[in-house]
Amino acid sequence: MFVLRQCLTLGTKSSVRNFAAATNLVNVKINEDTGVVIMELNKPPVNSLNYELLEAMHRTLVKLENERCSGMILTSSSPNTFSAGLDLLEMYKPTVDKARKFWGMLQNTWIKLYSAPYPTVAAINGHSPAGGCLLAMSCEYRIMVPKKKIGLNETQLGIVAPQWFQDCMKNIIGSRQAEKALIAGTLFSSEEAAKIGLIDELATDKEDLMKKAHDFMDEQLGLPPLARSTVKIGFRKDTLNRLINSREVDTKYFIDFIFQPKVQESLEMYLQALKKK
Ligand SMILES: CCCCCCCC/C=C\C=C\CC(=O)SCCNC(=O)CCNC(=O)[C@H](O)C(C)(C)COP(=O)(O)OP(=O)(O)OC[C@H]1O[C@@H](n2cnc3c(N)ncnc32)[C@H](O)[C@@H]1OP(=O)(O)O
Repeated sequence: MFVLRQCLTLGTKSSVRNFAAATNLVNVKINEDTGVVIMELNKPPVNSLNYELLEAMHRTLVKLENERCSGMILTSSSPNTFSAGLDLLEMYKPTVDKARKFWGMLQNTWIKLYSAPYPTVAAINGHSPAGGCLLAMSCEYRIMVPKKKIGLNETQLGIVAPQWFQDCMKNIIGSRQAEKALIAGTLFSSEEAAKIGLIDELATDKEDLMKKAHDFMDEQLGLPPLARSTVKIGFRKDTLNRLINSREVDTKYFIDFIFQPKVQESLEMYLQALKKK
C-alpha cells in the first residue's frame, strides 16, 4: 500500500507488483514502469539482523542483480527503527558452526549490497546503530528522518566494529572523523549525522523520506548505467577486495572475539539491559 502511495505521489502508473519473495522477512515491491525496487526490512520489532533476515536480503539482492533491476531503495517497515544491527542472540552463546554460518551470510550480503551495479538509496526511517549503520553506509545515498540515532557504536558495547565496517565509514566521512567516531562508538543524531556527511539529506517524515529517495533515484536513472556503475565499483573495489581476500581471517577474528568469556559477559549484560528497558 505504502509503495503504491509513493507511485501515485510521483504521478506514475501504479504498476507495482510484489517481487516474489520466499519469506516475509523482506517485502520487495517493484515498480514495473521504472524497474525501481523497494526492499523493506520486515522483522519486527527492530529488524535485528539474524541469519534468516540476512539470507532473505542476500537472496533478494542476487535476484535483483540477475533480473537487472534499475535501482533499489532500502527501508524498513518498523515505525521507529531502520535496523538495530546484528542480532545479539546470534552472538550470544552460539555454536562455532552457527556463528560461522551467520558471519558468512553477513559477509555475503554486504558484498552484494556494496557492489550492486544499480543505484542504491537507504531511506533511513528510524534508529540505525552498528550493523544497521553498515547497511545504510553500503548504499550510495542516505536520507534520514529527524531525531533518530545512527553510528557504529560497537566500542560502547565492548565489541569492535570489523575492519570493513570501519572502512565503509572512513570512505564516507573521512579518516579523522571516522577514527574519532569509532573509538568513542558515537551514535549521532540524524541532525549531527547530516552535518558530518554520514547521511546526505534529512527528511521531515517517512513520506518526505520516500519522496526524496525517489528523487535521487530519478536523477541516477538519467545517467548512462554502465558508466555510472563502473565509476561506483572503481571507488568501492579496494574496500570490497580487502574483505573478499580475507574472508576466512575475518571470520576467525569474529569467532575468536565473540567466544571470549568477557565478550560473552558484556553481551549478556547488554541483552538484559535491553530487555529491562
Ligand atoms: C581484532 C578485530 C576483532 C574484530 C572482531 C569483530 C567482532 C564484531 C562483533 C560484532 C559486531 C556487531 C555489530 C552489531 O551490529 S551489534 C548490535 C548493536 N545494536 C545495538 O546496540 C542496538 C540495540 N538496540 C537498541 O538500541 C534499541 O533496541 C533501538 C534499536 C534503539 C530500538 O529501541 P526501541 O524501539 O525502544 O526497542 P527496544 O529496545 O525495546 O527493543 C525491542 C526488542 O528488540 C530487542 N533488541 C533490540 N536490539 C536488538 C539486537 N541488536 N539484537 C537482538 N535483539 C534486539 C530488545 O531486546 C527488545 O526485546 P524484547 O521485546 O524481548 O524485550
